Amino acid sequence: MTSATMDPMTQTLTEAAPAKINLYLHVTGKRPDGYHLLDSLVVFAGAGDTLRYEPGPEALHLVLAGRFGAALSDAAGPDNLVMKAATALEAVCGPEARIQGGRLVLEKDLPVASGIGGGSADAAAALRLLNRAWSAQVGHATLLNIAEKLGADVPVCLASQSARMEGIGEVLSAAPALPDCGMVLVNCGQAVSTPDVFRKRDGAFLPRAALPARWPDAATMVADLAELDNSLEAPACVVCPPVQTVVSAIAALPECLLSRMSGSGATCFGLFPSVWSAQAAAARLAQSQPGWWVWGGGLV
Ligand SMILES: C[C@](O)(CO)[C@H](O)COP(=O)(O)OP(=O)(O)OC[C@H]1O[C@@H](n2ccc(N)nc2=O)[C@H](O)[C@@H]1O
Ligand SMILES: Nc1ncnc2c1ncn2[C@@H]1O[C@H](COP(=O)(O)OP(=O)(O)OP(=O)(O)O)[C@@H](O)[C@H]1O
Repeated sequence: MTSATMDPMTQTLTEAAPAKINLYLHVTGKRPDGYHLLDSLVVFAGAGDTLRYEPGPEALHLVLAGRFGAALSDAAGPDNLVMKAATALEAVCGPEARIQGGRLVLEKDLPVASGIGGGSADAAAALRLLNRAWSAQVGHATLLNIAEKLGADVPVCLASQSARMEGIGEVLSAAPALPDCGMVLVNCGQAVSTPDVFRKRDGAFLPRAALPARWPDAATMVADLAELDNSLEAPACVVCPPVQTVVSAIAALPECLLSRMSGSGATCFGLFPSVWSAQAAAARLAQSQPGWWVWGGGLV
């Protein structure tokens, strides 16, 4: 390969934007500004969107593609989290950065407004991608600072590695070492608004969970997770009743170890003893529920 094709200013660059899954999510309190304090174990699945950058002379713009691109077709403008991330990054770049225009192509393969942080993952992917493409060399702390302002889920999506998430999403620490396991993701097709679900939540706050440093196997992890909860699952069922049907359908699949909703919904996940058993279960469910979005595979 010649040095010209290696130049990030001319090269097409691609970044994965993996789905974020909350294995448990405890709302532990509420801040005076209305934001909720959380304790959550976040992992990333093999499912995700893909962001591609094709540098060019035209002003930077976004093109939407993929299965769910049409669901966002009104949102390819400056309000899209990808473009917000690009604008915020440009604002902090030093004079040595080589800011360039061109096309960002978002392959939107995750359902929109679905509790698996698609928009947050896209924003984080845009920060990583353009920081590289523009040779901006903005440090991790500055990227994190931008991420926090873009949304509560964007900081954890920046590294896209499993993490414990606290505060309103900005306090990140190491997750327990995870065992090999498989995951199924299922969405019934109804978009769910995160603020609506937080607003519907009532009842007691849940405590911060006690987690081990590692889980030796999937059965041990599931035994611990079964003692924990997603505080937003009950309010999400009010906003979107099919969530309960989806959780039950996943739980009924062969070898399913645990079934629960992710984030503010409506996507639900199942944990399985292996990637293979998750893929087999997903294929079975996709056949019986052709209207649902179903994915099976492993964690990142
Ligand atoms: C539910 C989670 O997905 C769990 O990972 C996140 O906390 C939500 O992250 P997000 O979608 O990036 O959320 P944001 O876009 O920052 O906030 C959307 C809205 O959700 C509510 N919100 C969000 C995060 C939080 N810790 N407390 C809240 O009350 C607020 O009403 C806020 O206006
Ligand atoms: N690139 C994007 N992808 C998805 N949604 C976006 C994007 N940019 C802006 N949005 C808007 O953000 C809102 C939330 O979308 P997203 O898919 O991130 O929700 P979510 O999966 O519920 O996220 P979370 O789990 O972080 O609450 C949508 O209503 C959508 O219109």
